[in-house]
Amino acid sequence: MIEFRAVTKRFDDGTVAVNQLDLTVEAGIITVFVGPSGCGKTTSLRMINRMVEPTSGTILVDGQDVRAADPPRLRRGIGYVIQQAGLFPHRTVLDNVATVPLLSGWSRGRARHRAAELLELVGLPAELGRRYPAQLSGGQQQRVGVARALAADPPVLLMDEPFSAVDPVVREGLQDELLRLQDELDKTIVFVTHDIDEAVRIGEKVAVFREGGVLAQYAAPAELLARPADDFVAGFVGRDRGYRSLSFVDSGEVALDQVSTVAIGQPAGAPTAEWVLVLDEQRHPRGWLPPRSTVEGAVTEAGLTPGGSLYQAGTPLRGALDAALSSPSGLGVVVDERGGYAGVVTARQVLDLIERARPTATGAERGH
Ligand SMILES: Nc1ncnc2c1ncn2[C@@H]1O[C@H](COP(=O)(O)OP(=O)(O)OP(=O)(O)O)[C@@H](O)[C@H]1O
Repeated sequence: MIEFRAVTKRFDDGTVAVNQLDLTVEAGIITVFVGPSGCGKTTSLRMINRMVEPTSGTILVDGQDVRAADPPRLRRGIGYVIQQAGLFPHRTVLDNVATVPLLSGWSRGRARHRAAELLELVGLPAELGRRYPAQLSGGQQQRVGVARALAADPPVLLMDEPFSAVDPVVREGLQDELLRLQDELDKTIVFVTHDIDEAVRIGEKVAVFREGGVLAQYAAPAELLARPADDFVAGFVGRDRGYRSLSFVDSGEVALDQVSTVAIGQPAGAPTAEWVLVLDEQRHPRGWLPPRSTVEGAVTEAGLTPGGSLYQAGTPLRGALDAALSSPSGLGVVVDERGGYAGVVTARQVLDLIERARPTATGAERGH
């Protein structure tokens, strides 16, 4: 647990970067600091490992005032990952990762063995260990940065915009990877970003900062999207927040409807007034036959109307709504864990579910 108690940072030129910050970062989860540029996120993060000293106030890590700790020793117990990884260019990838264990007095052999394990943990092939950082892609460099920060197995990990220098697809992969790692490791992670989508995707708790280093709201992502504390937070979380908040609404039991289906290679039968869903041998959806389609002989993949996104039962409702909206028939196709056809759902059904899930007094009056 990391506690900020009335922490203020005023730089020598008078800039107040952080203003009376009171915040408790819970142990074992990812907490994100988010906000527009210059609102004091990085300064707050760097005060945790004493790269910046507060002007006033106290920071406690697991109940210990960080001022009582020797800074190099403190930093060895707190992993730190920065934008563009900050790797040492003249050391191999393996030696980059082994740096902190070596500094902590491990033998070279043991430190390298640990480094190799960590490369595997972050999903990098062992042979990359012999390369130099410049010989890796941006995404790979970030993974090395994460591996290096984890090397001494610190309970706390500080990550300052670690994924902002890579393209959106790689970034999403790295976010997934971090969530997977965190599932295994249960570290206390403080993650700084200016990207609200990244914040609500990876944070279990999100602290929104505003200009002048003031904490505007501190809440779980679903709460932030559903109930922004003020206009600043509402503006910052953005216009699609209602839709995006569906990412956090579990579908529970969606009542599925069924449609007519036909398997590839089978005759389509007589034309009907309904959309017909075409499945392959494993019952994976392949596309649609529009109403009144006439197919000579067996159905093939060639003439099908492409389907929309697929919704896996039990995952958040955003996917169900998207499946319905993107489907040419207006029927969102629901699949099971193996991707096999399970049923269909309409946007109307999804919206009804959302309404029912809404925890309001009105809901109670309606007898839900
Ligand atoms: N060494 C310094 N001296 C003077 N002012 C500083 C110093 N470091 C940061 N600041 C100022 O403190 C404020 C907060 O900076 P900080 O880097 O913490 O913001 P941030 O929210 O992390 O921004 P960004 O998203 O742009 O990195 C800014 O106005 C910045 O210019």
